Order: sequence, then C-alpha cells, then structure tokens
Amino acid sequence: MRDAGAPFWTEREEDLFAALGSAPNGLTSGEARERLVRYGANATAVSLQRSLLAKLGKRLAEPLIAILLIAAGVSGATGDWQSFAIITIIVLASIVLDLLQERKAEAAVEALKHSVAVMASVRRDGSLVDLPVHDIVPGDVVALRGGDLVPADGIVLISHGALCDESLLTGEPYPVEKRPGPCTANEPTDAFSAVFAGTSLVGGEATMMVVATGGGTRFGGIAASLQSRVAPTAFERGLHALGALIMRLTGFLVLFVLLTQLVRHGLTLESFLFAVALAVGLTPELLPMITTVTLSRGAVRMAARKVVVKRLSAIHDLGAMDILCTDKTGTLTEAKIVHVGSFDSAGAPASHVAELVRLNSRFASGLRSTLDDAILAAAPAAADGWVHVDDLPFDFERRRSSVLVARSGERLMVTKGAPEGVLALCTQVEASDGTTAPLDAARRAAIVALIDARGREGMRLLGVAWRRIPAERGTIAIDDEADLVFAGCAAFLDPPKASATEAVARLHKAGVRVKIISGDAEPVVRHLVETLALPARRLMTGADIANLSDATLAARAVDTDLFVRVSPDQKSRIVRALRRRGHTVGFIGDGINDAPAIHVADVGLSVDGGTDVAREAADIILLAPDLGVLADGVAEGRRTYANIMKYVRMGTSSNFGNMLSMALASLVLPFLPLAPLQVLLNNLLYDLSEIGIPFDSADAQELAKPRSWDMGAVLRFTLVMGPLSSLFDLATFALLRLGFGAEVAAFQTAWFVESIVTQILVIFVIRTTQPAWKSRPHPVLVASSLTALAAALLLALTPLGAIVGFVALPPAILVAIACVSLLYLAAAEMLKPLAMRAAPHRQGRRRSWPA
Ligand SMILES: Nc1ncnc2c1ncn2[C@@H]1O[C@H](COP(=O)(O)OP(=O)(O)OP(=O)(O)O)[C@@H](O)[C@H]1O
Ligand SMILES: [Mg+2]
Repeated sequence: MRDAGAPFWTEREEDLFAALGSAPNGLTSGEARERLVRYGANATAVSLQRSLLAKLGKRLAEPLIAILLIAAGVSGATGDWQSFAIITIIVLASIVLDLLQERKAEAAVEALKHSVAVMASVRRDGSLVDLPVHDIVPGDVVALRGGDLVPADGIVLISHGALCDESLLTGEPYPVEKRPGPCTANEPTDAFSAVFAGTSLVGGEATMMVVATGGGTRFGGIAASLQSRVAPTAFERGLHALGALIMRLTGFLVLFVLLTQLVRHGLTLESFLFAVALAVGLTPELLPMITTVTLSRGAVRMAARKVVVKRLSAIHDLGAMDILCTDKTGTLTEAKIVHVGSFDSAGAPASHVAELVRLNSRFASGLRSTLDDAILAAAPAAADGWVHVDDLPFDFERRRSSVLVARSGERLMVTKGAPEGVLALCTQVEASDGTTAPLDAARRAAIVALIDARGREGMRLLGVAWRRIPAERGTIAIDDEADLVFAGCAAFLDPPKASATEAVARLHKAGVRVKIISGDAEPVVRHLVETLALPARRLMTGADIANLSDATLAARAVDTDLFVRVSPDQKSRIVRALRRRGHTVGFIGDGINDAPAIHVADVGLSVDGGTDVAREAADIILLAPDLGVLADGVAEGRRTYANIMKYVRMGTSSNFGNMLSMALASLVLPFLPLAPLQVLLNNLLYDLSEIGIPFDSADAQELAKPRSWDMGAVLRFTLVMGPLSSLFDLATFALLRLGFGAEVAAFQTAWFVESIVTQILVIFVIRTTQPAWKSRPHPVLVASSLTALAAALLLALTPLGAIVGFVALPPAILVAIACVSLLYLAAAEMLKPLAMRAAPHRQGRRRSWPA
C-alpha cells in the first residue's frame, strides 16, 4: 500500500489515483486478482475458528491435563510403562473426541454464515459488479448507497448528499456529511473526504476509491474488537459462574485428598495422580463442546427452515426471548407497496398531485425507498421539461424529502413526506381548480380529518406540498421547508400478510409478546392490527416517547404493544427500556432506521433483502421474511437450552456426587477407592455416554415458556440429587467393605461398575421432568450411553480389565451392585419432581441488566 506519513485524505485525487495505479473507472479484474494475492483478503476480524492444531495445543496446556501428562511421564520414567501408555491414550482420546465434535459443528455454522455475506458494488473492467466485500482491493472504485456498509478505507470521489454514520468509531451520534476534495485536517474525525471501513452510509450516495483494506484500515482493529465484544448473555454468564464454582470446589476437593493422603500414607505418586484424576473427572470439560455442538445442530436445523444464525449463542437467546419487537413493512405486510392514486386537499383524485410527487421521487437523491419505487413504477416519470437543481434527501428524523426543479425560468421546490409533518409546514392550500388559499384552522382541521380517514382505510399516505423559489437561487436548505402550499396526498397500499395472524398467535402461545414499532402513522398501524386480528393493548406515539424519561418509558413500554411514528433512535430506546425491565428482547427489521434497535436487542433479526447495516447488526437473518419460522426458531432455542441443562444437571449432581464420594472414601480406606487410571477411564467413558446429548429431543412442556438461566434451579437440583448419589455410593462402599470384606482389586472393580452404571443410567431419569418412561430419548443418546456402558462392563467383567487392574467379581457382589443401582435410579426418579420443579418464568426483574 502507499507509504504512511500524511493521512491519505490530505492528498489530491489525481495523486492518489497515480499512487494506487487506478482511475475513476476502477481496476481490471486481472489487476484486482493480482492485488488480492498481494494485499490479502479485505477482512479485519481475525477468524475465530482457530486451526485444529492450535486448539489441541491449548487443551494440552491446560493445567490439569498438563499435570496429568507430566505425572504419566514420571510414571514412565520410574518404569511403570503401562500407566504411562494408558493415561496418555485416555487423555488424548478424550481431547480428540471433544475437538472433532466441536470442529465439525463450527464448520457447518461457518458455511451457513457465508450464505449471508455482505456484497459491494464495485467497478471492474469499466462496469459495476456485485462482489463479496472481502474481494475488494486497494485501487477499487466502489459505489455506495444509503444503507450500505463502507467496505474499506478510501476517499470520496463523488457524493450526492452522502451521510456517514461513524458513531461506532467516534461515538458521535449524528451522521457526518462526506464530499470530495483534499482535506487538510489531520484527525480522521474531521476528514470530510474520507470514508472508513466499519462505518455506514445512512443517506445519499457516494462513489469511493479504496485506499486501504483489511488490517491496513484506520479503524480495522477497533471495528474487529467492537464486533467481537458482544456482552455475554444471562445464559453465558450463568454457565461461566457455574464453571467457576465447580473449579473452586474441585480445587478444594483435591487439596483435601492430597492432605489426607499425606497425613495417612505420606504423599506417593499414586495418590497424587489420584487427586489429579479426580480433578479431571470433576472438570466440566465437555461443557464447551456440548454447548457448541448443541447450538450448531440447532443452527443447521434452522437453516433448513431458511433461518441463518450469525451468532451461535443467539439461539438460546431466542429461546429466552419473551418480547419480540417488529417493524411493520415486510413482516406483517407483504412489502408489495402499490401507489394507488393521489388526491387533493378535498379528497378528490388529482393528477397534478401525482405529477408533483413523481417529480420529487424522480429527482430525490439518496435513499430510494420502496415508496419511491412504487411511485415510479405506477407511471414512468415524464419530466415535462423539469430539470433537477438541488435537493434535500430524505431522513428518518424529518420524514420528508424536497427537490428543487427548474423549467424555463421557473423554480419550484416540491416536498413530500409524512402528511401531518408536511401539513405543519404549510401556510396555504391548493384547491381543486389550482387556486391557492390561506390555510386557516377550519381548512387545516378538514385536511387532518381526511388524512385520518384514509389512514383508517389502511392507506399509507405521503403529503405533497410545494413553493416557488426565486430563479436566481441554485440551492435549497432545510429552512426553505416552510411556508409551503399543501397540494394533497399520494396513497399507497401494502397488503397485510395473512400468515402473520397465525404466527403471532403461535408466538403468544409460546409466551412471546409481539410489539409493533413502526415509523408509520397511527391509523395505518391500527388498521393493520385490526385486519390481522392481532392482540394489541396500548399505543404510544413517538411524540409521547420524546417527553418521557428512560425510567418512565421503561415502565410504560412493557404493556404497550403499538408504537407509531417513532424515529430510529426511539426504536432503540424502546428496546433498551424493555431490556432494563429484565425482559429478553428480540427486534426484527430491515431498514437503516431499524439497525440501531437490532444492534441493542438481545436477539437482533433481519431479513435477507434488508439493508446491509440491518443485516450486519443482526444475529439472525431470515431468508424468507416470515414470523412463522421465527416461532420454530424459538422452540429450537428452548430445545438447545434444555439439552445444555441436561449436561449441567449431570455435571452438578451425579458426576459431582461420584467424585465427592471417592474423595470421602479415600479418607477412611487403607487404599485408594479407584486407581488413578480407573478414575480417568471412568471419566472418559462417561464423556462418551454424553456425546448424544446435543441430539436429544425435549419435552413439549420444556418448549412452552421462555427459558433463561436460573441459578436457583441449578442449585436446588444439586442440593437434592448430589447428596442422593453420594448416599448410594457410600452404601456401596459399606456393603463392599463390611458386607463382603472386599480387598483392593475387588473393591475397585466393584466401585467402578457401580459408579459408571449409576452415572450413565441416571441420565435417562433426569433428562426429563416427566416420568422417565414417558419421554422417549433420541436414538443417538441411547446409542452413545449404552455403548459407553457396554464398554465399561466389558472392561470390568472380562479378563480384559486386567490391564487397568480389575479382577473378576463374585456373583454376590454383582447382584448387590445391581440392586444398589436399581434402588438409586428409583430414588432419583422419585425425588426428581422435588429437584426439577419447573420454576415459574418470572416476567421482568429476572435479570439485573448492567447499565
Ligand atoms: N422516500 C420518502 N420520501 C418521503 N417520506 C418518506 C419516504 N419514505 C418514508 N417516508 C416517511 O417516513 C415515514 C417512516 O418511514 P417508514 O415507514 O419506512 O418507517 P418504518 O419504521 O420502517 O415503517 P415500517 O414499520 O412500515 O417498516 C413514512 O411513514 C413516511 O411518512
Ligand atoms: Mg421499515
């Protein structure tokens, strides 16, 4: 790239073209190909998917694993080759098992994400082509429209009222204007002629030449860190807290075992290894794998329903979501907007109003909205000799656009926009015969009533007004949007989506409240809600919201279902207010005006045809804009939650109970309750049995309500089921020592069998809140658990077990173990309702939201 020194925006356009070997017509595709090799892909975020080898290295370097391998090495050095070999094999086998599962899952999700990658309009070989953003190279000439992301750093060659949102980089909330020309400012924030990767165009149009790509961009690093810095969700925080708790308990237990062994036998290599093996057994090392695999299986299943998940953890957020905010167009309507006609201030069809609105649509620069498209589609815009002089592009705060046009010495400014807003700028009104009259209170009231009546019929309206401008004026400013003559309205229809009724009902049944947040007018939204028979309680307007403090808004927003005439900023304020009340909020939208709200929602959703900024801000993209598939997605999210909770329950109760019992037993036994090798083997087989969890199905009642992390429930489960499991372990222990007088080898074999049998089988009890026999587990889970169980029994009950020190057990002991295990399973089944009583989903105040 060019040498650093003076910032690129201080240089002249020609010099930059020369330095980068480019021209206003862009690069040839051959040249671009070479540059792509030279400069690398235009990607700032480092791939999260590390190589398999690096991941393996990271696992091996984990303290417990490292200690275990070192201890194995020491065993080997002292001549105990058998232990060395077996430990190493067990450790590596469990790591590889884990890694392969995770790898496969990640690859599937990565492929899905590619299908919704952002494209850019790039000039190659003289014409504009759509290319993936990461193929852009320095020297490329790129065309940008409102709603596009700026794909790389560069200078502005042409601008039509280009407005850039740089808030992500500068914190400055207002869009800044961009125009060509060298700029002397040194600070990027003042560089009006430069655009930067990571920002977006929110209005107007621009053509840029790329100066730096990928890691070479000014804010590349910041943008990447912003992207990855997604605040952890309640669920993730819960899992971390649990992991930390288990780690602490583990440390405690290991110290305890080491101390007692030290006091009683002096510290031997074997007792040290035993302690480490216990720690390994306790570590919820499968949790990341189970989470990733469960989520990615969810993602793949959702992809089949045309829902692409960009952020995996958004799936369980979807399951926890209890409020879904949606904009109107596209999700509740067909987004097939048709210009059905224009009427004058008296409500009579008026062709000259239609001509005015067409003039505006034809010459307005910047954001071309679906309304403009509809106007121009209804009739080709014959300019009738009018030429464009200047214009004020549309923005979502003003909700209008104006153009200045000229024809033979005459200059006219035509404004169109939200009718009540346009009317407020008018002081005169044009009658059907073309004469103008002052807009007195009575005339104003009549027009307001007319607009209201048409709105209630479901018509979306744009008010149209005009004013003459002195012929010498070449530009217009916002101040000129005053003293207008009200001409009439253009009317549009957008058919309601019939399928929305059922979809909303399904979401409601699933405990998800649907709120409509629209920039459109009240009567239009009301009409839609009535047509679709959507449940809707209170209504609030943007004007109401502007007068409320955040706290008051939060209190009122909860039981308001309709928000009308809200600005983009208010959309995100509403979402933040609802989140502050402890709700898990989803927001679905497609426009530039929706992007901020999508960004702050727990689950940001957009549709495939949406603007780049909306799609970039979203966690989930719907390839077909249909709320129905979202209801399926919600069920999917709850299922993943249920499956992850199964693993959590296993880890906190049976697994923990078993390890605890072993630590206690080591206190009183003259020998170790299990040899270190056997503990590791136990752990490996148990891991194996749980591999099927991500595949498992969830009971209907698990899917009926929003689910979010509930530490209380986890603790209750642990406090009931943990001691129960220990109780039966200790009974086994007493039986073996006092009843059968078992010595080392027999004791260890018997304990191993009891421990693994109960651990594995109890999963069928605690995987459901229903009676175990009523809920059918997934075949993969059955297969993985029974395979692990068979392997354990094969080892313990055949001569094969001699490798790890097992001996043949007398039938009496086997029968006793079988009885204890059965009793344990029965007791677990009986106590289960107490441990898993579904806590009512607490609406609101459930989660303290970090300010
Ligand atoms: N091209 C345009 N020119 C003038 N005014 C416009 C234009 N596009 C939109 N408006 C005005 O701005 C308002 C808000 O825009 P829009 O309806 O797109 O918002 P929204 O929140 O995305 O609505 P929805 O819920 O229907 O998706 C419109 O109701 C209309 O009055
Ligand atoms: Mg919209």
